[in-house]
Amino acid sequence: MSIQTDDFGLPERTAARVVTASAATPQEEALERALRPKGLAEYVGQAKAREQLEIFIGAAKKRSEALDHVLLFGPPGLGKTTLSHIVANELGVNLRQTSGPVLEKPKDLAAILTNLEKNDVLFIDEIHRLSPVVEEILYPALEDYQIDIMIGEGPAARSIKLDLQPFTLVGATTRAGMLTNPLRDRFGIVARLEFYTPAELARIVTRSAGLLNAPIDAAGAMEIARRSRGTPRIANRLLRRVRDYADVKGTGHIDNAIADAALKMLDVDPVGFDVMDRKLLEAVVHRFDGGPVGLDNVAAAIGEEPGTIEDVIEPYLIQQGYLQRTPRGRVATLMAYRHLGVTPPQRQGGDLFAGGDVAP
Ligand SMILES: Nc1ncnc2c1ncn2[C@@H]1O[C@H](COP(=O)(O)OP(=O)(O)OP(=O)(O)O)[C@@H](O)[C@H]1O
Ligand SMILES: [Mg+2]
Repeated sequence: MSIQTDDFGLPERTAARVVTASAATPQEEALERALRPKGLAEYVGQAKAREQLEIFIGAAKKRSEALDHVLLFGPPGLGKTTLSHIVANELGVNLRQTSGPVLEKPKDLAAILTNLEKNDVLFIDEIHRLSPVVEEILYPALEDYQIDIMIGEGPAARSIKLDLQPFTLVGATTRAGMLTNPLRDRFGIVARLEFYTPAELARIVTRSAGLLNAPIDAAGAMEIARRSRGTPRIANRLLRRVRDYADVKGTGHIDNAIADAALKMLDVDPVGFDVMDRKLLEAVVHRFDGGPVGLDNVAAAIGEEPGTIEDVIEPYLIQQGYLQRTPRGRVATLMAYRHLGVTPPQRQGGDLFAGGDVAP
């Protein structure tokens, strides 16, 4: 947990951000596990990814073969880990779970690979963070279910080939752009997870509320959904906070008024932006005259890691049309000015809002 101070001198506890999409604590991870859907039928939204997987999983099962390797990518909290568990469940096989940074040495990965049973799923989270030497031994494993390992040392050292059971690698990453080409090419199924619509998130909130025994009506679920940045993890987190609020300030029943009051208290604004979102937009608008401004400059201005801005904060702002990513840097759109209640500057030679798809 880091405490950072921005240029305005305001302390900002980034890790405490209510709508940050990353899983914050081990307790939260345990809560998440309890709310995780177990089968494809329960997995809300992501129609494209779900349909692809349904077909390929069905085919693999019919032939008793390993499913093709699957790459899942998209911003944090959209359901990559959840989907990897579902894939193993639907296939009726074991899931081995690890992550890029944990696999330090080739032998770490070799130990896992040689222990896989026929058609098992190996889930590697943050696969863009695999070290090159580890990635190297993954290639033949993915292609031919074989690995090369070194036996002995010095002049007597020799490499031997080991056969593996057929298996499926499910790789997850928030940054598909950071995968090497040879690795990316080895995934037969590539699914990009998208932000969820409010209607989809409302279904997730209603289901979670049921599991948590929290009474909620449709309007209450929709209010939480609309303010969850398109992200199930945030929706579930806000639901828990709203439930606390309803228990203490109300009768426990979550309706629109209780949800709205609780979210206001949590500083989640009507479109779901929190302090960090607003800081980013304010910096682009006020300090850089709406942009274009380079990522590193905005990052320095708001005291945030460029990687966090790129992976966590800005994807939703871009998807919603508040920010544009241009070759010359980030540009605030008219929607951003309106949201902040700031009068937009006059168009200068059509340059500032040259994005085309920006609302007039
Ligand atoms: N499609 C979905 N339907 C219902 N609940 C979902 C769905 N996707 C995600 N969730 C819920 O959101 C939570 C977060 O999802 P998950 O951990 O799979 O995200 P992730 O993409 O792996 O995030 P990260 O990039 O941080 O690893 C899960 O605990 C689950 O309860
Ligand atoms: Mg995950």
